[in-house]
Amino acid sequence: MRQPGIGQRPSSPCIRAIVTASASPSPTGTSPDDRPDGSSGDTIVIDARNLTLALGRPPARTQILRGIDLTVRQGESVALLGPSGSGKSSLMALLSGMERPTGGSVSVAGLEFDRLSEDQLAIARRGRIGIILQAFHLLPTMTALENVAVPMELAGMAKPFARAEEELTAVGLGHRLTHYPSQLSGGEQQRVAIARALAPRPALLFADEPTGNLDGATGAAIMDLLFARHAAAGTTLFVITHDPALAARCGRVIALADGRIVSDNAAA
Ligand SMILES: Nc1ncnc2c1ncn2[C@@H]1O[C@H](COP(=O)(O)OP(=O)(O)OP(=O)(O)O)[C@@H](O)[C@H]1O
Repeated sequence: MRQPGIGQRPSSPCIRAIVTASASPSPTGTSPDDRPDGSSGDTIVIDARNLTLALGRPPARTQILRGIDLTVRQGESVALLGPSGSGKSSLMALLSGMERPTGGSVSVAGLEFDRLSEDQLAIARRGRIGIILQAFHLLPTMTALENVAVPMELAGMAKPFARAEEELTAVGLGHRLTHYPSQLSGGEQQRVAIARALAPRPALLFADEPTGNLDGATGAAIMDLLFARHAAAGTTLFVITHDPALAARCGRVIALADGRIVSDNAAA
């Protein structure tokens, strides 16, 4: 996994993660909660055209993504597979708006990223796009409850603390609400980050190996939660994983190699 923003432009993952966890109406103008059956319809939520990414300065400049064309419809669950270094995290960073492509265009959740400034993009992403990274980016001076609630409060969302408590309870941390990150295990911190991403009920959720640091049972419970949200609220899931069992739960599997899509079962 590579941290989004590295080598490309100044980045504050902590702030980005917080901003991402904030809330606003979904791109379709309806709350995800309003979708009765989570059905996908024909709305395209990810539309990437000829995306390229090169990082670093010559002579160490590396071509990481080499022309990615991808459309994902609302309500799909997509697993992104590929060998280490194939560009999975980089692609997710572009699709989630955490990093800018070198070439091509990307439109996600109705937002044409290249038409927006970074600040506009950060605001516009609120509530539309949730991101779960392997690194948690929790604020150390805030409790678990505050880490989940404060972004929603800043976004003017109703009842942020009640909602945060509900989400933390759903990930099995109802008894750790007042703990600070330093008082939580790695797996518990990851679950706080997952609760923070889920709490605003985003229409689209990106997750980079979301269960990588969790034990088998906890990881399975978290995946059940993500897929339950996918089924109930029509949340589009885009998951990077090395886990074949997790990939098998997704309706669509895309494989990346050397910066290119080499297979996509939706294209068959
Ligand atoms: N700042 C940078 N400058 C140059 N190359 C970089 C930079 N960051 C990442 N890379 C390279 O980009 C390639 C793709 O990295 P990325 O993290 O997207 O791969 P990945 O498929 O997610 O890998 P993994 O499964 O190991 O997490 C790697 O070869 C990596 O070395």
